[in-house]
Amino acid sequence: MVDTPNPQQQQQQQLQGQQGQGQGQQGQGGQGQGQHRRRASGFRRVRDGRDLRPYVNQQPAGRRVDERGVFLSPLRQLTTSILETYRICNPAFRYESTHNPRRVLTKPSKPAHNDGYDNEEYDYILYVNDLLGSEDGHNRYLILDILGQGTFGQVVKCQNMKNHEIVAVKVVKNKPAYFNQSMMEVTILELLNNQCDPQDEHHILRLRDSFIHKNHLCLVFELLSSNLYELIKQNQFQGLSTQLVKVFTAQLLDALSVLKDARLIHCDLKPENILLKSLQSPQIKVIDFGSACHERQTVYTYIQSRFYRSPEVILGIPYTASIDMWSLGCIAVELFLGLPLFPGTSEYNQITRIVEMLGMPPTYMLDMGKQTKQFFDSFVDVYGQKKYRLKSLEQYSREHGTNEQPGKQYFKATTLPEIVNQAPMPSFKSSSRQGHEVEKELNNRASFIDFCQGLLNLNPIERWSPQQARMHPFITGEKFTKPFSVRSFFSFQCPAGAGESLPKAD
Ligand SMILES: Nc1ncnc2c1ncn2[C@@H]1O[C@H](COP(=O)(O)OP(=O)(O)OP(=O)(O)O)[C@@H](O)[C@H]1O
Repeated sequence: MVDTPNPQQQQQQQLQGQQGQGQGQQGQGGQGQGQHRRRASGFRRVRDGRDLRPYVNQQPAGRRVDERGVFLSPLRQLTTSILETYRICNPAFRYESTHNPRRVLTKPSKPAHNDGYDNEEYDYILYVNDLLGSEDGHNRYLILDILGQGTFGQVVKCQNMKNHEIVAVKVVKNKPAYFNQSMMEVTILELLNNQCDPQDEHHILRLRDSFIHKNHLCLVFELLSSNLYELIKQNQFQGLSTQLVKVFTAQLLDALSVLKDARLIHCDLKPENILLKSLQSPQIKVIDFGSACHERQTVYTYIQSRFYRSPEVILGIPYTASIDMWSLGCIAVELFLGLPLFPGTSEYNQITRIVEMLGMPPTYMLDMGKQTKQFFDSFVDVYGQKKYRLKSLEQYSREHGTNEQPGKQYFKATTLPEIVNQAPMPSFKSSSRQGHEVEKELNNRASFIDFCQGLLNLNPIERWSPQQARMHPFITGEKFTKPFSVRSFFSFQCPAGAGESLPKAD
């Protein structure tokens, strides 16, 4: 019985036949039949004009020649020479970029406000190849692609028409609240860039320019690459090595030291707001200063993304720059595990997860907290002392008209040391030194646990400052021998009181 070739085989045989013919015409090529078959099934190299010269006057079926008499490659004709191809087909054809269909980047793209420039969400409707710039034409940026979307607006990849630099432009929503808050982002970034980190050494995003386009505030930033959440995701949520976690954390401590010296609080530190400078090295930058504030202007109480929200913010007590150190603790553990440490599904679930792992916050915090009563009950113990206990799921749901659920547990273990130590060990390269490598990794983990516990201290007064945390063996690379005890020391980062000149928030 003879097998009938399937359509794919038939196509391959046809290809081989054509290839054989082509090679036959070439004749002197000296390549055997085997080579023809191999080529037919794989990718072919695109030849340049010089390569084709020997075949002049041996016209392959259906091919045209250019003005030099060289047969044109169909690939070229349909890509880089597409305009020429159109002109061959239709001599009257004229190309004008203004006739290109405008590729829209904004969703939804239906005009609704601002003379049709904005959609219903007050976002500017962005099109590829349009220009962003101030009315005086001083700054002009060609829109290339969308990079991200956030609460404040859209971030687009653009080219500066003056110096050709590729940049990221945040086009802020056309709403007063977002406009004013983003003006604060400009002020804070200008202060950080110009006064605190003039040499761009401390992993803080650079603001290149700002202007208003059709009532939208536009912030021009240096272009960065993927964020750390995307990196964790690309790694299939398996977590990064202690070494890489250390490299990232050390840079974040550097950035937070600068902020602390300027008495500034980022207020939204999370993996999405930490971007790689490029995919070639583990250099990072902290972005999104849209929620940042000065320590003496902590007017907002609903701040920080939930997973990274500090206990003092949840409880509603005055906060300082140490809320960023809490977030950093959560981020460091997440980078190592690949999953968030406290993935709260609600504020109640968030504080429950924190208390279950780290215990109750100190009584003074609970006494002070404006929100304490929402989550905790107080009672007097047998010694006459006021004590607190977390409300049960049922009680909280009943009182708040919600349907609180226990929330998924991602780790079997319940304490931080157990969770870290139960994470899978990395595969070591050399089997002969395996024992040594395991011992080293266990020491790194012990050091990492001690480091994270210093950041995840429920008491913001005791929580390590960035300057203190930088002295930890996990960061300095010293061998970890005993729990780290904080030593205070001075460091110069930012001119004293630099942040004092910031305008007061409304
Ligand atoms: N400089 C940059 N280079 C490359 N991509 C960037 C840059 N800045 C921002 N992005 C992308 O745009 C997204 C949104 O930016 P950003 O966080 O500043 O906006 P936002 O509106 O303040 O967001 P959020 O909702 O977190 O407050 C980022 O997560 C990132 O993916």
